[in-house]
Amino acid sequence: MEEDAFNNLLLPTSSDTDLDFSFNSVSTVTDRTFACSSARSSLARSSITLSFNDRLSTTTSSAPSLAPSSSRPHRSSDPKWSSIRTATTLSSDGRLHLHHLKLLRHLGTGNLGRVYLCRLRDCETANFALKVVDRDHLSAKKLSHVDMEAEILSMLDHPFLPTLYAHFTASHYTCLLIDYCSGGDLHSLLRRHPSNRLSVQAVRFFAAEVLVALEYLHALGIVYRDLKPENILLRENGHVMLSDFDLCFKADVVPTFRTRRGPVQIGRSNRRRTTSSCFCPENGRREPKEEIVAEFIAEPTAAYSRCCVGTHEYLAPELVSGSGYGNGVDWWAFGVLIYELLYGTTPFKGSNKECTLRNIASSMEVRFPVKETEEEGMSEARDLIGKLLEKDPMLRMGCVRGATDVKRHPFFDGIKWPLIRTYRPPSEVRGLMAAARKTKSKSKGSENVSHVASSHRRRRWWWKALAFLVRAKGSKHTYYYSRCSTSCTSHSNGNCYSYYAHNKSKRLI
Ligand SMILES: Nc1ncnc2c1ncn2[C@@H]1O[C@H](COP(=O)(O)OP(=O)(O)OP(=O)(O)O)[C@@H](O)[C@H]1O
Repeated sequence: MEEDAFNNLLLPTSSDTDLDFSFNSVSTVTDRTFACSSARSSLARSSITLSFNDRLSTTTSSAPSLAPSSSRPHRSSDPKWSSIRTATTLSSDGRLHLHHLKLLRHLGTGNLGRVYLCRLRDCETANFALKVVDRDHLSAKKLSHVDMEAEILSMLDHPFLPTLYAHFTASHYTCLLIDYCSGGDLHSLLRRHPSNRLSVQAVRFFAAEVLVALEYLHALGIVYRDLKPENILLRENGHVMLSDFDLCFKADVVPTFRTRRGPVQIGRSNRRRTTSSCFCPENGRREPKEEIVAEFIAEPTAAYSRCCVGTHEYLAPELVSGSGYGNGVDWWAFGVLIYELLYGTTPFKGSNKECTLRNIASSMEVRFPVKETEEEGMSEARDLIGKLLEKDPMLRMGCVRGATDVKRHPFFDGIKWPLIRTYRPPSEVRGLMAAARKTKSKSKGSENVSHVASSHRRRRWWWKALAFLVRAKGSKHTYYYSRCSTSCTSHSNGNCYSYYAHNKSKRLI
């Protein structure tokens, strides 16, 4: 039945189905076209996966076909949920299927599958992103990443993380229905800026949101492992949404409440609890200088893995050395992210990937470009980056007490954390997003002109693709291997192999 639904979706019965067939075969004849149409900049850096110890990265998922909104209290009032509920109520088996969706546009291709912009057929107002993975053409390792991503997505309920609206299988395709982000990714936004860097204010805005998202993931025991601008998508309102959870790993976390003495925070005077030793007797009034603050700490400090995954420029030294690592890799990557957003490049970037890894693993301290005039807030930013890019994870900010410590850093002074999702993105960010939208709609306009001419060609291409697929089904084995060899050279795995060879021969960079 799913197969029927899938085939119906692929048949070119209406104008919008011109795109639907692209669903097939991740890297067959269609690959080049889709690589071009990817929303991601061609300069985007790919992630590597190199397993030293797979134990922690092969959990399989048993996510339901429809993620229940009842278990997501923060998003349950989202109108998208009610349209999904309507579709499933009308469905004969109460589940969401592929035929409920109308695929509108290809958004991008990743290591595991393709992502499409789509809508529910019965409700054309809400946009979703559908990640489609062809299970038949993935290795067992990659399949475990797909399952990990589905499992992580099914756990999330946070404004800066995707909501999984449905998870279903259609034939040999696994489909994940999540929030659509129309603003592209932070890497592309950065590249659109003339100097490839953002203002301190914009960096503070993005860093604060990413920090809150990381805090939430860590509280669930999830170590993200692939933080980079490419994986920070922007929603229509300019707020962030982290994506790509296939490289995550899960660990135990024991939440604790700790108290700490600290200087009184500005703006919190009417809520403070004071210690008797810290009163100032001036003017007969007792002014507290210190307060006792209760803090919630939920950081997976016992997390441990030896699997080398991530993106070269963002790898932490303990990860590069292959000696085992934990939650600290995310705090390191957070430091690299802030550096890149402020300076337009990453701090340990070398002339090639191996040099980069060598710089990371060496004792070389982070260096900052010298500038004659500086924006306000740069010295605080540098201090924060220095503390996050501490090579020893035991001394690195965030590793022991998690986001609680990082949030208190002066770089984030003035941020009212509980109100963070109500903040408006800085005008600079809104400007860049508007410019991108303009460029997109212009190119769509020119696409429309050529649409009529190309539709005949596309239809012919569809039949060719279908014929290819039928042939491929007949000789699946050959197809699988030839596909592997192309994807290994043209995709990210080039990184993986060069690093692997190097690491194997020298053990350590
Ligand atoms: N929710 C979304 N909204 C809008 N675009 C998205 C969304 N999710 C993914 N994309 C686009 O689709 C592309 C592919 O995403 P996907 O998550 O499959 O792979 P990836 O980010 O390249 O990561 P990897 O290859 O490491 O799995 C991305 O580059 C992004 O441009």
